[in-house]
Amino acid sequence: MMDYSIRDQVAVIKLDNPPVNVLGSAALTSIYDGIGKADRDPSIKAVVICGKNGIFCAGVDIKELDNGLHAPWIKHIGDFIDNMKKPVVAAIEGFALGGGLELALFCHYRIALKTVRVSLPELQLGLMPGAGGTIRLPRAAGLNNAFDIITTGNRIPAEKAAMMGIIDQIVTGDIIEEGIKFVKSKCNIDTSLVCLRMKTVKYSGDLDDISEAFMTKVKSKFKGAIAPIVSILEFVIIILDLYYVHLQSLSKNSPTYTRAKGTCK
Ligand SMILES: CC/C=C\CC(=O)SCCNC(=O)CCNC(=O)[C@H](O)C(C)(C)COP(=O)(O)OP(=O)(O)OC[C@H]1O[C@@H](n2cnc3c(N)ncnc32)[C@H](O)[C@@H]1OP(=O)(O)O
Repeated sequence: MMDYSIRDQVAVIKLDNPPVNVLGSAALTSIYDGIGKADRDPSIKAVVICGKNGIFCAGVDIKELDNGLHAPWIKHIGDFIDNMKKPVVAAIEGFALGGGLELALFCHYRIALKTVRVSLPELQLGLMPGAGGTIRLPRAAGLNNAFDIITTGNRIPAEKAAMMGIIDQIVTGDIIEEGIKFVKSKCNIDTSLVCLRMKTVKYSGDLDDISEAFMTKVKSKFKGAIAPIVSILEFVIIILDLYYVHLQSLSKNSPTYTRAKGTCK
């Protein structure tokens, strides 16, 4: 499910679940174990996560979702990387979709080939990007871009993703070599400063206006299937509302506050 190798004091964790490196229980366990191993090894200074078969990752294994994925759930990998002092880079080729993009967003950095496409197609599948996509994407790309990506499921080309802040660097050549080179240059950086979860969300305008505008757009797009989409979006909005950061400071009469409180009963 995963190749673990060491190159020049860098651990290279290569997903190997052909044909498209989906994240089932076994793959998630091997990534979790690989990251733990790299973290514990004092000779390792940094980590590259990449994929075999010309693709980073097509997301969570949809077939396993029906039966329930077993621990460690993908989110545990994010929690672990958030606390790592060694820098971790996602070296992306092909696609990073759904849980694959969320895995990349767990990393401190993301580099990609120009041909890469990234997306969060969960909403189109009746799921929500519950493996950190709602938390980390707005922190990387800003609120408006994140809403667009989450609600449309569009595949974003690497250069556009770089302009949004999702990708840190577009590279050419061998993605693993580039990953190693990139992450070695980050070994002296305090990883807490680049951990997406620690960042605040950038947005301009009024949060309630933004939320209402997106809700209106989604309601009109998903004609006839409003209820599930709205309930997912309500939850997304609560998270994007910077629930932990801003809820206390919102006016008690604001629609955002009322919606957030109502859903948290
Ligand atoms: C809390 C929730 C957190 C996360 C949720 C998710 O991650 S949901 C999954 C989101 N990902 C997707 O929707 C991606 C779906 N896949 C694709 O769009 C294409 O497969 C892809 C990656 C662009 C590759 O296309 P290509 O044409 O090269 O291959 P093909 O579509 O024929 O796929 C090859 C086989 O892989 C199977 N497969 C693809 N993605 C998944 C997946 N996410 N889970 C399970 N299986 C997947 C596909 O069914 C093919 O299988 P086969 O038996 O050969 O027909």
